[in-house]
Amino acid sequence: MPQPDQTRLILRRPDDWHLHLRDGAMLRGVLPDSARDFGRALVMPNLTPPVTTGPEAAAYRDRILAALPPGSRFQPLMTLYLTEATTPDQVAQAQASGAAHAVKLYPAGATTNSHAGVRDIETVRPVLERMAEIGMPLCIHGEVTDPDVDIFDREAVFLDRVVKPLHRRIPDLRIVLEHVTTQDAVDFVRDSPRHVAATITVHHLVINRNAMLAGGIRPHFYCNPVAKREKHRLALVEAAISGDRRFFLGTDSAPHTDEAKLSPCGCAGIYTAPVALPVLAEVFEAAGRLNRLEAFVSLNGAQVHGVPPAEDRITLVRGEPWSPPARIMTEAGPVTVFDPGFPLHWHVERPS
Ligand SMILES: NC(=O)N[C@@H](CC(=O)O)C(=O)O
Ligand SMILES: [Zn+2]
Ligand SMILES: [Zn+2]
Repeated sequence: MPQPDQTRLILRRPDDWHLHLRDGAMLRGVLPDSARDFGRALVMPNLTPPVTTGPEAAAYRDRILAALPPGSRFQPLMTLYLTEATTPDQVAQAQASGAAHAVKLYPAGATTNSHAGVRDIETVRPVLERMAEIGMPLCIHGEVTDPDVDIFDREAVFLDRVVKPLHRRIPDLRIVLEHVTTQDAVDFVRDSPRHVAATITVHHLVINRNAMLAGGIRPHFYCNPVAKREKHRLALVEAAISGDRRFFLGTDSAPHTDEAKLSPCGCAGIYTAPVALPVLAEVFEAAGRLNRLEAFVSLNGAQVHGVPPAEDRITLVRGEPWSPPARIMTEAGPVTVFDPGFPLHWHVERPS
């Protein structure tokens, strides 16, 4: 157990296993916030148009590397956006050439830029079978798009309708349920004998749906999947601090300009990159589990994704409360930073 007065925490450099970096002006604006603290990130492919092939993923990786601050050793790991036209050879070649690490399944219409995603999982079955053979992970945005299903039930229904049958049919497929938000998803991962894991975001460990809807509508807390009831948030915290190796950090840091967020039909996504690690330190400290933070942010994800943990380390320091910026300015416009609603005592020590 950590000492109650612990003020320094040395961790292997964390990885972010679910990150939106966008492209162009937005990429240039947000990339430094992730590259500062994280060693690697699994970069989401939901650009317009989406990143669907190995050559496109390699070109996107080159644009990210070109936008990095000088001297940064941040390593983007790329994903392919699965469409109903994706072929087994395409994903196998993308893996063999090192262009893509994983494939991302978006049910068509489930979230930002997902219209090119999958309508019927049967159509992509040959691709998924090949991925099982070659050990390529499938990262899943797990929500049904059926308009008859209540938005707060869409993750749990997706598990029953899609993920459980898929896991039964292709048990060797390595599945990562992205940004889980429910007790149901936590239970499913815990009860799965193998090859099923889940990322958890920073914001879903902190907010429940009241943050978004009680006392006024707060678009900066709106994301997909939407935050659920408090009992679900508690289940996520329990999973994150449990030390169970199947749960790990994917921030889903998802920048949109304030203009795009603050609209009659605002975009889903919360920008957490600049505060991710300090907020997590607060969450783990409040639970008396600072000793499990490294597993959640630096070890479990690397193991699930089959890469070695980072060699270098970062230091988190506990000190006087500090206030993160309310927003960052990018060439694409201002982007509001996630406000956890409590003071931050922890910060990442920077080389002086
Ligand atoms: N999480 C979100 O609310 N938004 C993400 C898409 C996603 O991860 O579903 C985005 O790209 O903006
Ligand atoms: Zn998603
Ligand atoms: Zn995402």
